[in-house]
Amino acid sequence: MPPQNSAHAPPFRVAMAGVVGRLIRCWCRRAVAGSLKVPALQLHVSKTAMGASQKDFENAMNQVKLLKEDPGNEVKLKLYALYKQATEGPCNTPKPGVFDLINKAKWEAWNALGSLPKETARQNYVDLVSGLSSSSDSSSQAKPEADRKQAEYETVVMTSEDGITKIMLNRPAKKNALTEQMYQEIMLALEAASKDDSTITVLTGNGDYYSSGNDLTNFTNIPPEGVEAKAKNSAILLRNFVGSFIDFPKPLVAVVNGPAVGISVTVLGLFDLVYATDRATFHTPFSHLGQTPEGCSSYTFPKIMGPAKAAEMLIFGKKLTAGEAYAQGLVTEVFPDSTFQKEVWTRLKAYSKLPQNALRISKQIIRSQEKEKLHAVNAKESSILQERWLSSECMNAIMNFFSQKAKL
Ligand SMILES: CCCC/C=C/CC(=O)SCCNC(=O)CCNC(=O)[C@H](O)C(C)(C)COP(=O)(O)OP(=O)(O)OC[C@H]1O[C@@H](n2cnc3c(N)ncnc32)[C@H](O)[C@@H]1OP(=O)(O)O
Repeated sequence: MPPQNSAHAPPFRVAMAGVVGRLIRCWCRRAVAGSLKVPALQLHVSKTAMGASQKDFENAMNQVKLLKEDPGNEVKLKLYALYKQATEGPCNTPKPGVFDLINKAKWEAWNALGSLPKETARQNYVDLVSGLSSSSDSSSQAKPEADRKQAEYETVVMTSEDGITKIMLNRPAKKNALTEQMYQEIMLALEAASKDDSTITVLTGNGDYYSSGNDLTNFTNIPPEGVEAKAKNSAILLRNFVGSFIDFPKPLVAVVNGPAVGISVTVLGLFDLVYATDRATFHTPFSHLGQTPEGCSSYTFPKIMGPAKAAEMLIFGKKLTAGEAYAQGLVTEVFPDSTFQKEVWTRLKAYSKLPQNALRISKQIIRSQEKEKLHAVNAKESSILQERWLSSECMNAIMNFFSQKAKL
């Protein structure tokens, strides 16, 4: 790599890379395959097979034109090089000048094949196209797989469209209160979303609430091993749940479609964007429940909104309006409820078209600055809560919630 002495060198390189990319895209449209669309692929190019006929080669050239997704510049250059090698043999033209970017890139790809025999180049071209076609097919078959996975979730709905995977909490009659099953399913859904080919992952709620937080019946369902075991298992669940937000590798967006309570508020500090309807409220009534902050909020909230405002929320349980949450930095943007869904999804669809790897890597750079710290905070908060759940303050608060309901 050339030395980067000039302060302008990196932007220049970025700009030049953009120019090269545009030129190669343009060239590929004209010279190779029309409009190519294939995601990042693992290519297995045979170096030994020699059996491709001229007919196979021509079929492969036609197949390239039918690919559904863009294979990327690197693959397009490889296709070009193999085509030239298969039809003309080793590179036999002078190297283009340094400013002739597109022809230089093509020449280098072709020249890199050295003395590869024409027959091998032809076979490798056929193999490469066949790999692209099967990957393209399998990516277009992703939907049935997603549907199969969906059948495994009972409390969330997971869908993928337009580069966005949406995980929707789906207990509207219970205000999307989070049962133990739901924590598990959200973690599974996040895991699946982290590996799928979407660019952005969204968490939202079905119905009038985003989520009313931890389902308080989680604490009433005591196993035969006793309350200590229950508290211990709940702390492990909590730690794992929050951990999956800390470690989530792609841009994560909360579409807060209504009021949010407890843990559904605290983990917002771990999202990359938080869009809220103006109907949303943000409430962490931990002290009222004899509990303490979780979701890394004891660390993220003072950082986001300053210690005074964080204390008002986390210690004294002040409920924020969407406007207040925006003013305090917890929410990225507030939208009128009447246009919320339309505006948010339009915005997200545009964002999902940005270069996927750049988004993911940028998120990871930001997160890496404090990942260890977040995990340490999560562990501490979970362990403190394990104790709190055994306290009479907490037990009384939960009994009050259910006895008030019973009186109604
Ligand atoms: C692994 C463990 C991690 C633990 C960490 C998390 C900490 C927290 O999340 S603390 C926050 C806990 N949440 C709450 O305290 C909220 C409790 N719920 C309410 O205060 C009200 O239900 C709410 C203000 C959200 C909505 O009030 P309403 O509009 O009046 O609706 P209803 O109360 O009639 O609710 C409808 C239906 O849903 C049930 N519901 C709602 N939220 C919860 C909940 N969090 N837990 C259990 N059940 C909940 C409510 O009881 C009603 O049920 P039915 O009466 O059977 O219809």
